[in-house]
Amino acid sequence: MSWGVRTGTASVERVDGMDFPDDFLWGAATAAYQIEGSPLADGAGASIWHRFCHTPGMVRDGDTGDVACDHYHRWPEDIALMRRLGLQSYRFSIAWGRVLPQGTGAVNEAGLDFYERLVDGLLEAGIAPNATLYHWDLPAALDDCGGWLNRDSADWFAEYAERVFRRLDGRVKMWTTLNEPWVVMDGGYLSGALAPGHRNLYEAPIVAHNLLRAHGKAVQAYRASGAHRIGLVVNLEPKYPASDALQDRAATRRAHAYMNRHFMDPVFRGRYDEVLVQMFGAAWPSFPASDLELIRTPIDFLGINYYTRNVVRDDGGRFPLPVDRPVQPGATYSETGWEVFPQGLLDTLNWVRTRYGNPPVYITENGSAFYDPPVAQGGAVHDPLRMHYLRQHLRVLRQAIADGCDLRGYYAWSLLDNLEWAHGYSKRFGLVHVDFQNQRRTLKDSGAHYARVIASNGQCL
Ligand SMILES: N=[N+]=NCCCCNC(=O)[C@@H]1[C@H]2[C@H](O)[C@@H](O)[C@H](O)[C@@H](CO)[C@@H]12
Repeated sequence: MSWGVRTGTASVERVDGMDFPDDFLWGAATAAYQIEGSPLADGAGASIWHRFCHTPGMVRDGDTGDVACDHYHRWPEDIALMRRLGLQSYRFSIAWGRVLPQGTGAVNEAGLDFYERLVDGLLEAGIAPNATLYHWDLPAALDDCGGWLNRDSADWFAEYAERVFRRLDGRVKMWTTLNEPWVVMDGGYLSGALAPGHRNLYEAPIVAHNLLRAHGKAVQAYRASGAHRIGLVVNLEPKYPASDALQDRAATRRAHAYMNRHFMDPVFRGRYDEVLVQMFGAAWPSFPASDLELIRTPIDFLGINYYTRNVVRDDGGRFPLPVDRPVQPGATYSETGWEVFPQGLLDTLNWVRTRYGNPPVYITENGSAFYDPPVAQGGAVHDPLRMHYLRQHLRVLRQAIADGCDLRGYYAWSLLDNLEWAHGYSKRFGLVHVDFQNQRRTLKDSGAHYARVIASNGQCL
């Protein structure tokens, strides 16, 4: 499906009378290294993000995940916040290094104990746990053995997954193998902006392929013992040509292949996009055909993380991504420089519906970083821009359901202000404000609004 040229913010027709299904799942999401703190506590092994943050110059202001939101200790307080929001589900990630400090071999039972306490606390609060096995924090010990560049990484991941399933499956009934393999590949191995900070055209597709193999092996491990559901979370970003000029449309097709079809095609269609293979050329790795059968092991749902769109202008064919993202007149941009474009979420959902056979979909992340004023007298945080972003994107979901998308739920990113990777603590995505000097949590206006949305099952957006 190719998208026509769109400028400005398209208005989305509200579908009157279209309700969310009664069983639509409303949640919020976080990730271990971004909120937990105590990365080495109780026998945990360091991750590549612990190493990256402690490497001078890698993260803004030298920020680290050493404390973060101190969720490792404050999780009961944070579950109380989730109850106050009325969350029906909570998406979190499990830190591999807490469970297997060296990445393979000896299990750190204290690490599993932490997640067991968290899961039991969620269940007690009537909140369905949704656990992500890998949200970017590879054990540093495995990175010393090549990390995702090593074909053995797929087996390492399956071993880790199996240990976690054994302890938590049944109480956790919704599993995700990987969070955003594209970002792991692009940020960690091409741009170098994210851990482990490589910049290598030949490494990137090898990493992407091993991540997909790891996903497939973990799904197969789950099928051997699991009784519930497992899926994959991808970030999808619709690409629109800056003009109808042939070179802009060609650049858009390359950008679409590189970010969107890169992981979706192998998982759902069992083969890579030819445009992608041509883009990498000599850097494209060889691998046995059986890998593609492993990668396409069927999953139960797809998680889509949606933030923004990308208007693409040809910039002379710099590989792989045309880096020219022309500013859109009249558009709103968040603190991360991402255009607010809710129409892109609708286009993405309909693209997945039509190209990949309408799989069950959850929006597993959607949110925005805008500057938040200090906590006002009386403890309010007024964040109108974030509230508007939330409203606009939730409205789109109604239309997507009306269009026939099998949309099952929505997780706001994020429950808490947290460590925004290389941005440090400078970008706030939370529905709940965190004062990192004293760990005080304050519900923002956007959080209070989201609670009303949940309570009305989306009637009042
Ligand atoms: N250019 N550009 N286009 C946008 C590409 C977005 C890629 N980053 C994400 O999706 C990350 C995802 C991550 O799971 C979470 O851990 C991050 O905190 C959020 C916020 O950054 C998002």
